[in-house]
Amino acid sequence: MSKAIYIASSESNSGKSIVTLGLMNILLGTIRKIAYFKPVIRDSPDNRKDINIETMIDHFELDTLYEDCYSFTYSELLRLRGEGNHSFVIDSIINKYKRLEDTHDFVLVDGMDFEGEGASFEFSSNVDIAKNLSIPLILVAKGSGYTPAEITRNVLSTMQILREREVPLLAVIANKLDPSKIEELQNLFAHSLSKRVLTSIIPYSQQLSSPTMKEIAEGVNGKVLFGQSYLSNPVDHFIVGAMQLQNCLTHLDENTLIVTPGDRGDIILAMIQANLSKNYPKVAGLVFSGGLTPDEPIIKLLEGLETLVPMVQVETGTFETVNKVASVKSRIYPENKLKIDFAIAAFEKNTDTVALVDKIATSQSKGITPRMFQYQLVKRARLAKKHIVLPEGSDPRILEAAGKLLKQEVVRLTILGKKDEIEASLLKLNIELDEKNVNIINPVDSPLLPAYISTLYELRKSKNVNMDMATDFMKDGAYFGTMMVYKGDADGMVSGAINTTQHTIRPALQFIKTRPGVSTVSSVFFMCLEDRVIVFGDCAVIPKPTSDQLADIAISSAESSIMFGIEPRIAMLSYSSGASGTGEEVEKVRRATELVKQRRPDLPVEGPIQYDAAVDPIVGKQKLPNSKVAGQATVLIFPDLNTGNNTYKAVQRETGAVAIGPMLQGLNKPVNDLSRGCTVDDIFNTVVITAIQAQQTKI
Ligand SMILES: CC(C)(COP(=O)(O)OP(=O)(O)OC[C@H]1O[C@@H](n2cnc3c(N)ncnc32)[C@H](O)[C@@H]1OP(=O)(O)O)[C@@H](O)C(=O)NCCC(=O)NCCS
Ligand SMILES: CC(=O)OP(=O)(O)O
Repeated sequence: MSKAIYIASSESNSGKSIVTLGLMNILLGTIRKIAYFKPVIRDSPDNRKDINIETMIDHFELDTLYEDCYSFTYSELLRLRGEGNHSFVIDSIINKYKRLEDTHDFVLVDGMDFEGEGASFEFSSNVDIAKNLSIPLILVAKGSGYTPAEITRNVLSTMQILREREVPLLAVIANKLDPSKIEELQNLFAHSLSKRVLTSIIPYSQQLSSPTMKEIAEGVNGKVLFGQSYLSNPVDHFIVGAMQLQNCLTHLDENTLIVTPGDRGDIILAMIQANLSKNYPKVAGLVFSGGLTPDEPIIKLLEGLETLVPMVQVETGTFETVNKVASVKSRIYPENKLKIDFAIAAFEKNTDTVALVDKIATSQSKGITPRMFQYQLVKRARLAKKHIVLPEGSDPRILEAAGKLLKQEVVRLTILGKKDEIEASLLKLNIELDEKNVNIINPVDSPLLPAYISTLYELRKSKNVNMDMATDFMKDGAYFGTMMVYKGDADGMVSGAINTTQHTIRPALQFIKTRPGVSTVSSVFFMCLEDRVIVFGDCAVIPKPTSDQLADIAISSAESSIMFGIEPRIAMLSYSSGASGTGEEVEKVRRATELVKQRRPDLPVEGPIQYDAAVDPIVGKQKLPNSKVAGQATVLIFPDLNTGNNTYKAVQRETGAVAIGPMLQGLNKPVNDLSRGCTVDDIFNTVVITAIQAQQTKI
């Protein structure tokens, strides 16, 4: 089951709160602990709390703190985006959301309201957030002001955007529809929308659309003089009380607000009487314009009355006040219990709640998004802080990454190199390393050196390594670091920012060796594409793999993908899809695919297959219509290192994808390489995955 649902509308004033309230109410009937999360809240000039959050916490007695229920105000969002801090925005939202997800059974996420930057910005922000949180969406479509055909067209174009961004849509709820058009819209939805998407239509309701006197008082910036306890009175209509009293009375409808200059004592008293009279409709309240208050005798009279309608005084003139009244939008807030109950009832009456809960219960989030992937990696690494050795202390990128890793308390570190040089670099780079969690060792004068030399000699003497050679080897950072891991003095090693792959991994191949049941060490990259994470193997180790080695690479890569939460569907890449091409290289891949099927019948695998057929559902269907992998491969196995290494670099450089790795797989203990072109973030990520691998290592 998906652990959350995202409720979004594609334009302003769609009445989304009816759906959030109604849905929370029905979900609480089946799920014990639910949190409410609104990633972006409205700005409030006087720092008042967001009424959506307050209403949800108050009405449903949720056990969440107000501060935990949102990430940013709308203006903060605009500022950060303007400064180019998009990733910070998304990371912060994921962080807050995840905290709620971890402590609750379910999270109801309420999308952004529309504040003025334009519907497309706000809707695309909603889609972006839903996508990055990896949760399905319910769309609330505005029904008022549109014909059924227009509503359907709007919904279809929104669905197209969601499809393109691969955000699953569970339901479309059209709200505030003119009741006479319901049947027509039902028919259009039935003909035009996929049967997989649930639809419901909530008719326009005056009760939900009318603002209360409290909202009017706030909207006109008024001071409440009388009738404080009747501020929840709904305002269905308003009139200007500038005419003669008898004319004013004839214009009264149920729940009318009268805007009148404060010195019109005749109108004020008449309206109070009308409110009490059986022969006139209920009056919602009065607004006194022009900064005028009723004369003293009238005030005295009012003060002596028990039942009064709310009376609000404003400084603005009648015309301006009326304009303000007209623009007040009805909202739901904690004290307005009647409206809350009415909203919940309207939702339940018009929605197939059983089908909706069932749909939510059976929906699965599709894949893992890059941001979520990286967030989860760091979180997992922190669970058991491992000790990682970084042999290339002379590289400033290594020191910067070390600073970041220690600051975020992800690992403990040993950095190899000359202590004084490293300290000078740290000073120059303005990096402070937390001394409790870092150790700087120079291999050449380390007290560990003699024991490490003897161990290397013992391990490699059968390979013609003598003591002199072992001494020379062990003064090299890659050998020393790898020996620390071998001896259990560190849990993993990351190197390769300066040294080549051969230099970095040869010591591990020589004496850390493969773990039981694995004969080939290979590697994967986690390719964080714009909207999903896929696995590329092998892009770093085996130049010309045999069929047997290719099968090993595929199986290890699938296991690595499982270890990191990606469901494996293996594509054995070639220049042929099925029998479309021939040649020795195609046959090698075909044999490798057969070996994977024999060795691991549980793993979905397809091969030979071309890259386009592996990842594009349409091409996949066309080229290999019966394949379970074609079009949705998550683990892509390259036929040789020329293809693998350059493909990962091409994707990384041309698309801006983050490539995490190469992560070596098949070793007894984790040792990982870096590309010499790596960034500080690449080093950070590789240390994080090394720490996670170390958590899985059985000693
Ligand atoms: C990985 C690589 C360095 C191994 O080189 P090599 O010359 O085979 O290494 P060696 O012959 O010194 O072998 C060292 C040991 O590792 C073992 N070994 C080598 N490759 C192995 C593998 N893929 N899996 C398991 N063991 C392996 C060897 O059997 C040997 O064991 P032994 O000495 O105990 O008998 C080499 O294959 C290579 O250069 N690959 C390409 C790296 C590269 O440039 N990548 C592109 C940039 S990322
Ligand atoms: C992984 C890799 O390709 O490393 P480099 O760029 O250092 O050769």
